Amino acid sequence: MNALIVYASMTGNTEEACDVMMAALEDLGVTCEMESSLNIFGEDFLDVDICVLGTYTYGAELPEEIIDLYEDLDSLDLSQKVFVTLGSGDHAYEAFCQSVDDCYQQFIKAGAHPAAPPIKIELDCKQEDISTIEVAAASAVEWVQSHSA
Ligand SMILES: Cc1cc2nc3c(=O)[nH]c(=O)nc-3n(C[C@H](O)[C@H](O)[C@H](O)COP(=O)(O)O)c2cc1C
Repeated sequence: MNALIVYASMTGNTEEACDVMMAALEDLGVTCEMESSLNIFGEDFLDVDICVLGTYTYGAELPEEIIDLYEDLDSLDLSQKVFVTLGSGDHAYEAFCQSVDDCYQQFIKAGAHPAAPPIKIELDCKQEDISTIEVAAASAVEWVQSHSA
């Protein structure tokens, strides 16, 4: 079983959350690759069982680093895939972690199955965020196990 973990992170909080996700998946025996969104095309998700996309939020628009990837998903059929979206934000802003929600909806449109609701983290990862990520990782693995031939 394998996973691709893609992240866009300006100050490191989302990247840290993705590191936590990678560790959780690896503990469950999943082979993981983690990459900046700038090095990935949407098609790369076709090669894996579990798709993870982490993004920060700066305002209502998606971060520029994930727009191409986001648009790639428009033309993909990810109906055999399970996914998680996660990211860091700040409740001081109006649209808390909106980009995490936007990416979640984009995976849904591509037909992918959510392992968990969008994971929204207030700034840096706390213990409860780590637990949420671990639960999502376990749920993704269970989905793949129950859908493999
Ligand atoms: C200019 C600016 C705009 C921001 N806008 C939002 C926002 O609309 N919603 C939100 O939840 N957080 C917002 N934030 C907070 C960041 O998402 C937060 O600092 C987050 O931890 C950054 O993640 P990163 O460390 O992965 O880059 C904003 C931060 C800055 C500096």
